[in-house]
Amino acid sequence: MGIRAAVAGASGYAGGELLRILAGHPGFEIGTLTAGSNAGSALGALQPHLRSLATRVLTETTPETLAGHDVVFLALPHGASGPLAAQLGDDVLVVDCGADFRLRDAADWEHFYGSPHAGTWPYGLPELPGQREVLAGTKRIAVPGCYPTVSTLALVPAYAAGIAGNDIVIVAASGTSGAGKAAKVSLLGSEVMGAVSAYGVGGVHRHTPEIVQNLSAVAGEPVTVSFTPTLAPMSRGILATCTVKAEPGLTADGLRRVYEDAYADEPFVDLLPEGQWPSTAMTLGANTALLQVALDERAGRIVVVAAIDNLTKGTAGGAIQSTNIALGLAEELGLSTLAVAP
Ligand SMILES: NC(=O)C1=CN([C@@H]2O[C@H](COP(=O)(O)OP(=O)(O)OC[C@H]3O[C@@H](n4cnc5c(N)ncnc54)[C@H](OP(=O)(O)O)[C@@H]3O)[C@@H](O)[C@H]2O)C=CC1
Ligand SMILES: CC(=O)N[C@@H](CCC(=O)OP(=O)(O)O)C(=O)O
Repeated sequence: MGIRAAVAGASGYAGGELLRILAGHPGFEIGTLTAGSNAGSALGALQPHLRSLATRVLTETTPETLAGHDVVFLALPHGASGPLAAQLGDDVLVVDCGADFRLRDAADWEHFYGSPHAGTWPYGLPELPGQREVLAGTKRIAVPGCYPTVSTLALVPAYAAGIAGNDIVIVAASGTSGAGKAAKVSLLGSEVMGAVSAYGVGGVHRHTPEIVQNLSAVAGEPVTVSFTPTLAPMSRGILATCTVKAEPGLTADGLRRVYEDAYADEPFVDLLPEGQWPSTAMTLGANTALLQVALDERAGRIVVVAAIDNLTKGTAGGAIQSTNIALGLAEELGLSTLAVAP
């Protein structure tokens, strides 16, 4: 028998992607699936692409319905995981795709999320220095946000190698699935199609403190981040353009070597060959972050362009990668690096 996994929020985008991956993962047996207002519906009515699970019926999201599993994945709105996780046993691996347990600083949490801080769990980004050791055997995982995943992977090597100064600027375009399934006028097809629009401008997006937290830890001192998200007319994917002041004396060859060395052995981060630039289409449905680097010599800035699928490496794939590590399975088990194209 496999490792028994429940998915809370199975009717949503993150829950659907968790199930798509879990259904093809040799280690797992899929147990209870839950939802909110859609409890009682068949999964096939809400996630018609998940054919093999179409007749499964969604139950209510309670500690009782989620009991009796080895792993519980939470793909619920922010704020819902904290109270629920407190009622799940310490012997169960709880993997939260929401934000509740990502931040270490309670003041940052309260400022950006406007509610009391639930706590801090081991952060599910295995590529961070020392993080695989933190995740091995853990019973709690906070899955990173999608923008922090791509931005952190883009800039960690530069800080780890001491070639980056402060003054980080990140502008990232996301597909609309990043906003979840909730109906909002700004997400109507007629609003989104044919336009790219900025939102959360001016340092107010809640992923800013998470990116600062990750990069400051690697830099060994506080870094400043100006982060601007934009919405692009596509369903999935994030393309992040990340720039930062280069330390004096850095050369283009030296920059490339830093990134080649940093990611040579990472199964899910690829530095593309010179001259090839990442696009979201190149990694759709794959658990891979694609990177390219350049040195803008006139501006004295390092430029890193990075692409992920927000639902795969940016949520569900990343969650299962960290879960594999926590359970002592091979890190790559059940995770594909093959994208869907065109
Ligand atoms: N989309 C993305 O790219 C990413 C999402 N995440 C995180 O994953 C989580 C889920 O996001 P996403 O899938 O996009 O959101 P969706 O809106 O698509 O799905 C939300 C899910 O939560 C359920 N739900 C809503 N309210 C309640 C409630 N009060 N009690 C129980 N269940 C409830 C919904 O059920 P019902 O259908 O019945 O309403 C649905 O299954 C969020 O915390 C998000 O931040 C993280 C990284 C990226
Ligand atoms: C396009 C879009 O709206 N994206 C979402 C980010 C989704 C995500 O990864 O973040 P959380 O897990 O923190 O919700 C946003 O900007 O709020």
